[in-house]
Amino acid sequence: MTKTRELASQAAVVWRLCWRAGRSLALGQLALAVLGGLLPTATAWLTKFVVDDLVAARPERALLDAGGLLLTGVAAGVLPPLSAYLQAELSRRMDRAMQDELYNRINGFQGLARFESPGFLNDLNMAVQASGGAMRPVTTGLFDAGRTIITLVSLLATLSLLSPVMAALVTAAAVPALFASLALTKGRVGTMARLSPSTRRRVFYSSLITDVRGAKETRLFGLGGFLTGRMLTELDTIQDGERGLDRRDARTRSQLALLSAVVAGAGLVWAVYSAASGRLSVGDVTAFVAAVAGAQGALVGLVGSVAMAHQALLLFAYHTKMTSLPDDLPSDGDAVLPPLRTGIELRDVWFRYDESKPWVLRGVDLTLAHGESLALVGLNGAGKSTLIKLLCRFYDPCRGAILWDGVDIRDVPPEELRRRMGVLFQDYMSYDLTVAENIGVGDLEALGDRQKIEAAASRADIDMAIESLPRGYDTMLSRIFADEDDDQGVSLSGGQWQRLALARTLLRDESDLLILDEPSAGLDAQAEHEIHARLRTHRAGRTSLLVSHRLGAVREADRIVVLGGGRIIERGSHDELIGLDGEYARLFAIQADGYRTV
Ligand SMILES: Nc1ncnc2c1ncn2[C@@H]1O[C@H](COP(=O)(O)OP(=O)(O)OP(=O)(O)O)[C@@H](O)[C@H]1O
Repeated sequence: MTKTRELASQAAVVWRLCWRAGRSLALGQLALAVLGGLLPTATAWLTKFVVDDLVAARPERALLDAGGLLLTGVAAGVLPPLSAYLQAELSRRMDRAMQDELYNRINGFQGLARFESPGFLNDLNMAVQASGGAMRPVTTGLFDAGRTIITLVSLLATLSLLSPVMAALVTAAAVPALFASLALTKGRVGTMARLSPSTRRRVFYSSLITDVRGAKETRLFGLGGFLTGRMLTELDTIQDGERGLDRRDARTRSQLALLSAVVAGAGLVWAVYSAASGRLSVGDVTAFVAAVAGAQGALVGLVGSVAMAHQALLLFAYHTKMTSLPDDLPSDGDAVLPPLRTGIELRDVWFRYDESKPWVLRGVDLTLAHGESLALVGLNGAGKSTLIKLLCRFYDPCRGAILWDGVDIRDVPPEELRRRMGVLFQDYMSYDLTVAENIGVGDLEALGDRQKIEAAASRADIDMAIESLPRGYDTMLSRIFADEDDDQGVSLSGGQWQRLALARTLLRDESDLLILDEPSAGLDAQAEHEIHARLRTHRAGRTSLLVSHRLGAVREADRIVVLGGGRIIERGSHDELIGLDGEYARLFAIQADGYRTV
């Protein structure tokens, strides 16, 4: 009962969405459904009248009835395509409304943890499949069901005039069909959910094979066959599940068809017997046969509609689940974060990605004073990028706090906090967009401000390279989406992409905190030197955090912090740390030696 109530409330939500998406289309569909629903009964009665008038030698009336039959025939031909068009249009609008709702909610998830959870991703995959088209059985399907009910009621009324027993039998035979169909659809959605991980993996392998980003390694290591094999294994798993469902489906449906045939056959024998004994006219027999066939067909259609609506609602439950998820990183503090005045403090910060995983940060205490340039160094996996992600509030510390001028950043809406930062990630994005857009997405308000974009490009020392591109800032940086006619799309070198990402970060020139995670990893020695000189100028007087394995680049920082084993193991200026002769001095000596021996 609770399940039924849940489904009913889901249906109400779908309907509200549908009504908002296109109320005139919905009303049009309703009108067509009523008209279409009356047609089979009108046809059955007119056929009976024609036959009876002919038998009773009333040719004029028979002709008139035949004219009526002609009209119902025309309507029967015209209504379905018109209705199909309205259905398709309504589905498109529903689809847009649902995608709008779903993707808005996803964009509202401010953290990263959900996107790293397989359970969440499986549910999301199901929610994406609950498209507007998939909801058709609930929206326009309801009209179809309404039309079928009108047909059914009128045919059953006709039938019960001729044989009440037969009307009851035909109706009763539909009950097992209804339950069997509901069980089948529940199984279908359950199987879809069970196969969701395989579906996602299949898409993943397929994209590795077809996407240009995977093409180099796939060819170099000869991975084509291997990846195709894995993709086909996932496909086999999916198809095994589908095959099982289809077999169950076929078995159940043939048993139900057999039941219908037995009922119809028995009815025919009774009608012929009754006509032979004079209790039914020839026209009655014709109407009876049409009514039995029509009622059975309508019942099958109705059961099918109910089952499909059931399936759509079970799928819609995933859409609802996603769109009604609470915020992942709630904050109930002030909506406005004032500009940084004193500094940022990490107070006894502990963090691990999951309770089952080891601690990455173990009680980090660190203050980044306003206007200070701080460098963070440490071996691979020391937790440097993790610390940056915590500063951006992609995750919250498991223990301890991060304070912005004394305000816990958990009390600040994440978007507010991020508005005050310029961050270059180690794994920055390369967008298949124009040069200007690649920089402009760093601050959407400046997307159309060419002057600001050019200034950012100049700060990242990529301006000259951009000017030599075929269309300058309007050059499409994509070989896959470039306009086929002009073929002006280009791709950049690794270092150029990195500078472009840096320009994107520096576009927010008024940001309070600049975070650069390996900003020069892909640059040549000369470019690295120049970029760091520019960044030093840009960072002067600003609060900045620089992560780099190139210790020559961090030596100018006001303070250097060495992270090891999840803790801060050394801190001080370059000279102080060299004097300390600890981990930093050891790493610096290794790098310096490397340069000397070359
Ligand atoms: N999303 C994640 N989920 C689970 N573990 C993670 C995740 N990201 C990083 N880790 C783990 O956290 C630890 C610290 O990673 P992090 O990327 O912060 O190191 P890092 O100091 O930036 O290293 P590198 O110098 O190689 O960039 C590593 O052991 C890594 O495996």
